[in-house]
Amino acid sequence: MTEEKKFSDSNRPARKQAVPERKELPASQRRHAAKLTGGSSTPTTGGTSSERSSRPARANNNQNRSGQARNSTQSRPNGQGGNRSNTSNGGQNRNQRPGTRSQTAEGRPAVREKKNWSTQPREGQVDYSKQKDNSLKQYVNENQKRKQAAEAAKAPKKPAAKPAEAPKKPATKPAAKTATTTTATKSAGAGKFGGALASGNNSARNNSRKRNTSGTGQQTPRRNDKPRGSKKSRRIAAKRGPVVPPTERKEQPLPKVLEYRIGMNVQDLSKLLHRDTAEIIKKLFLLGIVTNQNQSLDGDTIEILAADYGIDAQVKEEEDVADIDRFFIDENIDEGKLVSRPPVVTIMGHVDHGKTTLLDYLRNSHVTEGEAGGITQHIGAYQTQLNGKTITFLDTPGHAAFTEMRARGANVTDLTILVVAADDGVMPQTIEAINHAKAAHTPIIVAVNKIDKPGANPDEVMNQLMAYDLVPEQYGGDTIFVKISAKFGQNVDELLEMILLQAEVLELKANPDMPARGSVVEARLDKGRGPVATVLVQQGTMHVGDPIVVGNTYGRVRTMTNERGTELAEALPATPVQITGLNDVPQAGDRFIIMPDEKTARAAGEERAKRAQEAVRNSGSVVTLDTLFSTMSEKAMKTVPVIVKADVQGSVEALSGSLKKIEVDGVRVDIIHTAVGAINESDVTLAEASGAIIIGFNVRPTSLAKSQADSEKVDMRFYNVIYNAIDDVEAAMKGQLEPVYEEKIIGTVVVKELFKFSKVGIIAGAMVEEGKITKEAKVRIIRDGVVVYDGEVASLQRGKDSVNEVKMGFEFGFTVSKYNDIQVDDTVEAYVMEEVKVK
Ligand SMILES: Nc1nc2c(ncn2[C@@H]2O[C@H](COP(=O)(O)OP(=O)(O)OP(=O)(O)O)[C@@H](O)[C@H]2O)c(=O)[nH]1
Repeated sequence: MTEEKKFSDSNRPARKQAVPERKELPASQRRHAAKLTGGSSTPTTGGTSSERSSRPARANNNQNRSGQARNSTQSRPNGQGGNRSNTSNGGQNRNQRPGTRSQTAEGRPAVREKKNWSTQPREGQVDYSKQKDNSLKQYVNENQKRKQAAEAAKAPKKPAAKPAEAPKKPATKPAAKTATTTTATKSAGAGKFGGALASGNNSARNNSRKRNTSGTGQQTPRRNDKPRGSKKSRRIAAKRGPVVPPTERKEQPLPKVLEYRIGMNVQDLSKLLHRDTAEIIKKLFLLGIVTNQNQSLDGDTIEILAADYGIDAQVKEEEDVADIDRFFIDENIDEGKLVSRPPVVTIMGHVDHGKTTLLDYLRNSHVTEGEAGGITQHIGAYQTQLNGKTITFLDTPGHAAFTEMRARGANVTDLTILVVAADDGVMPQTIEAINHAKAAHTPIIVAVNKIDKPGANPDEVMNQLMAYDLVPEQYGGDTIFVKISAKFGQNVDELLEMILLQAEVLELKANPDMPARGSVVEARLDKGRGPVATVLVQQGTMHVGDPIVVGNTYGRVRTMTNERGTELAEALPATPVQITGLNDVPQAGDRFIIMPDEKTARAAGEERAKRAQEAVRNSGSVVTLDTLFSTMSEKAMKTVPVIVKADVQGSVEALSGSLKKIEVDGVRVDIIHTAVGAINESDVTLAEASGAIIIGFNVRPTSLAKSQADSEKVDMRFYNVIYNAIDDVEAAMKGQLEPVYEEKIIGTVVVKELFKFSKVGIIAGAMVEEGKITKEAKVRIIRDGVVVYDGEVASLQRGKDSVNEVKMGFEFGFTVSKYNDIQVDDTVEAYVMEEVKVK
């Protein structure tokens, strides 16, 4: 106690001195601490922080651990944390981390001791401890100032890199060196917090990265540096090569005007607007239009979108490649390049009035020099010469069945020669020819033929024709009449002269300096040469090799010949030529045009074929869901759809014309498609879609078409005599008529008594007075001579048995469907409806 009292006095040793003793560590910990500090295991007991920092063991430690000095406070004037720049340069050897361990060894909390460790500023650093305001803020300001000073020192060196007189290299190198030094200093820990703050090097990740790039620049293999992923994925990655970062899409400005086509989709618009499809879809969604990137948009939607983007929208006018008719408008022809061309003449007239005789005479007597003696071919047109001038004749057939083709021929002609036999006069087809010529606004020259014949009366012909506004010049009119004998060539030259004279009056001109265009005169399928067409060039010049669109087909002009088989390289306006190289057989009267390239020709031809097919399908004659209702509702009119295929165009026209004339009790033939050539799959498909019969004249189906027709049950008929075809179709039409039913009374029954049943109602007990009654029969209930009900038998029974038939003289019971008011003494007429054959 005494001792205690002693110590409690002022003599008592200071508490401070007593602390180390209280905190003295066990021996094992002391040894460990000594190991950490690398010095003596003697416990440090007190002493100032400056003394401790100058301790040899600690000094050595700091030197060896260059940069591990989290605890080294040398560069920490304020004693707030370690010099992280050092940390950044060294590894993290746990065993050598002095922080807590050394503190433990000293028995003092580390933070308190560290405060006093590094108060000594480094070389070149400001000793903030001696400054009035040693706050962090001040440090930052100071540091910034120093940075600025360093940059300012660097700045003047830059111009030195390009002195006019100094060599470039030496001037540049020092500058570069300075820059490197600055960077190195920074990363090495310049500044109060070293480079650690600047480089963000206060994370374990960055530390490890730094370690890997130690002085040598070599990567030190470490546990975590193992290649990632499976072997396979690494192999794939190696093959794929370095990952190329996706190129950023450059934001392009919106167009000033959005030129669009109706039916464009979001994808198309995104290209025009330089915007993502997702953005456009979102925009449309916000505008209340739900769409996807492939859905076609209408004009309004596109305009709304454009308005939302703040730009104008305009429908793009695109030329219709399939529309070849626009090339036939006279406005498209350069008038400055027009030159005279030969007249195109059509010879028309009644049967046997001498058209062919006249044409034959012209063909054989007026041929071009050099071609005389050549074998003439029928190509539907030819040219003849008179006094060096050329006349083109269209050799169109004159039979009534060819009316349509003749009408088309008249449209391409400049002049019509109306042949009228002087011994026969004006006949029906003479009048028809006049009407066609007038409809085509074609001048008529009348050739009164067969004047050599004994009974010929040309004046009578002239008189007759005046009734049709064909008034001879000698009677004050303006129609040229030439009296000829085609058989003997009498006045034929005079006729030709008149033609040339009339052509001069008409001032027929064309531009040969443009791609050719014209019309088909005749076409057929040649076994060896494929589709062959005689075309008349109306404008421009046609060359061999030209890409061509004809009607609904296309091709390239492979060969070009005239009526004498002479191969031509080019054909000028008003020249008829036979061409090959088409993909399909066109129709007489189809227009053709030469295209700039085969691709365009193909596109136009295919599009035209597609549209033609669609037109056929959409036409009222084809039975579709749309037309079915109207056809059914219009029961009075029925049609028999027919497809006509023949070997030559002439047969097609003849057969079609004859079939159209058939009419059986309101049923008529509807020709939905005609073409030259074998029956193909397309014909069968069309027949199946429209329920048509296919009539092949001198043609057969292809093997594929035949098997398709068999499986689709399409009716195909083949003929080589036109009349047989017509008879068969007529018979088929009679079979197609709505069957006619006639009422036939099969028996008479008288009701004798009634039996009432709650479940079945009234059952009439009756007797068959005449004939019979059957379960399928219809019944007419007659009361006092008046029909009170007409219906069907519901049940028929004898006794309790249900029967199908009850004959005369038998009693039976029966009920009438939907009728419960039958009465005793009612007479019941039993009858059936029987089909009657059309005669
Ligand atoms: N005497 C005489 N007979 C002629 C003359 N022209 C034609 N014929 C005869 O008349 C008949 C019919 O002549 P075509 O030339 O075949 O008559 P078409 O108008 O061509 O007849 P289709 O081709 O059937 O329309 C033939 O026998 C010819 O020989 C003529 O000027 N004088």
